[in-house]
Amino acid sequence: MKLSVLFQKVHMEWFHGDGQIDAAGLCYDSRTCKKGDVFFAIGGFQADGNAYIEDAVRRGAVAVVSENRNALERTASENSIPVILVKDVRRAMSAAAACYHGYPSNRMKVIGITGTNGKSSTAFFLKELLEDQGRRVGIIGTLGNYFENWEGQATHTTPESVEIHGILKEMADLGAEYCLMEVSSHALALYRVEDVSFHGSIFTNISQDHLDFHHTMEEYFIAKEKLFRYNQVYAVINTDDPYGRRIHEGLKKTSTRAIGFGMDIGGEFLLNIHQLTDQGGVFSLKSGMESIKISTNQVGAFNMYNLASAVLAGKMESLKIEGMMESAKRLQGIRGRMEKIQTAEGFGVIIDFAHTPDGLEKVLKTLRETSQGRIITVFGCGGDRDRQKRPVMGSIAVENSDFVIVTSDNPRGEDPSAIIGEIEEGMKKYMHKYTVSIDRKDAIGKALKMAKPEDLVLIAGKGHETLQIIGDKKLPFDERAIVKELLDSNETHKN
Ligand SMILES: CC(=O)N[C@H]1[C@@H](OP(=O)(O)OP(=O)(O)OC[C@H]2O[C@@H](n3ccc(=O)[nH]c3=O)[C@H](O)[C@@H]2O)O[C@H](CO)[C@@H](O)[C@@H]1O[C@H](C)C(=O)N[C@@H](C)C(=O)N[C@H](CCC(=O)O)C(=O)O
Ligand SMILES: Nc1ncnc2c1ncn2[C@@H]1O[C@H](COP(=O)(O)OP(=O)(O)OP(=O)(O)O)[C@@H](O)[C@H]1O
Ligand SMILES: N[C@H](CCC[C@H](N)C(=O)O)C(=O)O
Ligand SMILES: [Mg+2]
Repeated sequence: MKLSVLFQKVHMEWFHGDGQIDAAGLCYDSRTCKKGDVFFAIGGFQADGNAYIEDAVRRGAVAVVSENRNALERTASENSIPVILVKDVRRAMSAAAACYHGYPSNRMKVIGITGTNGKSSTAFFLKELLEDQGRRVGIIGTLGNYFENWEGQATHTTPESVEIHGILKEMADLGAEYCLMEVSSHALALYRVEDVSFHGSIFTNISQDHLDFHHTMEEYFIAKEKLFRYNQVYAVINTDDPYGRRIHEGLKKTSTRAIGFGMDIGGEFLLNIHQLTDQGGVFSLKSGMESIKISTNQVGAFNMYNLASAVLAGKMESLKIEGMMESAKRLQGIRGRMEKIQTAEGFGVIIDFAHTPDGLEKVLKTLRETSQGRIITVFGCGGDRDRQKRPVMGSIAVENSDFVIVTSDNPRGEDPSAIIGEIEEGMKKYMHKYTVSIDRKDAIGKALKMAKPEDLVLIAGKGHETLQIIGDKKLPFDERAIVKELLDSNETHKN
């Protein structure tokens, strides 16, 4: 595609070179640049992409886009290739990516799902509801990018714009009618989805997370709210959440149809949760004379919210209510979300991705309300992520469990024992109720050893993940395999 076409919708501050040159692709990391690519030099948080222009050109980049005039002047004089000066390189990259791939989001219905917790769960529930009624659905999210038998590699919950439009094109070419896209606050703040045209969106909730990136809850909210400012047909919103109410209110001034739901009146649908057990739950959604009653095999009040929003989005997509009622009873659920392993010894093991204070609290309360035995929790917090949530999660864990084993999650570049120290800050009043075991496998082993019939061992934080990131190493770590290995080795209940 010619540069003049690729950048037709981008406001260029300065363009130097031949606009007729063909771009064979787009790249923003010099290390992956190929012959014929346009290189976008991003001034990042860790490094400055402008320092890698030479590397990109050496690998075959035919044009460079940047916010840095000096870097571009140097490039133009040394390499005589086209250079493009823009105000915001991420925005320019997003616009070029959509153009390069032929605006694939216009070829299907993209439904964006945002919120601190419940995005993946809601996406998978909605996928099942749609697919059971014959719709062809792709997913972009934390667990990967999928469409039927096609699977794309995922590094982020919401990929960079260049990848997003590539994935959407792939899905559209294969016949996808829908893409359910988890939209993280990072993606919204960093313009990853700026040129996606959304058909609808879902808001799950906002609670404390990512304060390393957004600094304040208000900044975090403003990033999330951006999804609802895009032009779209409808937005399903949990109006029990105060941030959800603000989004709902804001939509009144737009043409987007707001579908609020919650136990508090204020939205369009009144949610009632009638039953919650360890096998599932029953809830209803009422609006005027209309009433939808759903029984599901999914566990926990929080999952009733996730499923309620999926059902309301399904309704907006004209799915048959009876069909959704049937689907809800036998949802496959998602890997690593309240995933239960019942042991021969009579206790249960729950693997769950709770990695925020709210997620952990909701899961622990659900387990408490639906079980009789003790709850033994194994958890840690990820490194190079929000530090403020660590003591909060520590106190939630210890207050809602009978015993806690604090361990490592993905320490990444941080010292694991320092992370644990910060978690313990919130546990001081309960020294008798917890211990520390830095090695996660050892911690799981200790918990399994302690468990008696009827007890539950909650292993929280890593859910579906199959790797543990320690330093710059990614080591195999599949919790279900580890639990099985420990139980099979009989190490846990020898005496
Ligand atoms: C905070 C954040 O989102 N950072 C993203 C950002 O990184 P950055 O700006 O710091 O990049 P940098 O390392 O400073 O480098 C600047 C530029 O130089 C380039 N470079 C660098 C080295 C080199 O040799 N050559 C080169 O060209 C880099 O590719 C980059 O474009 O831009 C990068 C390129 O697009 C992203 O990979 C990176 O994601 C990092 C790895 C990350 O961990 N992000 C997480 C926090 C994230 O986005 N999470 C959300 C989910 C959160 C949730 O809801 O739970 C997600 O959507 O996944
Ligand atoms: N509606 C909810 N409210 C609070 N906690 C929830 C909710 N839904 C799920 N959780 C908890 O959060 C965990 C993660 O759920 P899920 O993967 O659906 O969230 P997510 O928003 O996709 O997370 P991520 O930001 O990591 O992609 C679950 O394992 C559960 O512990
Ligand atoms: N999407 C979340 C996932 C956290 C998962 C947890 N296991 C961790 O590594 O902190 C994040 O990137 O913050
Ligand atoms: Mg997710």
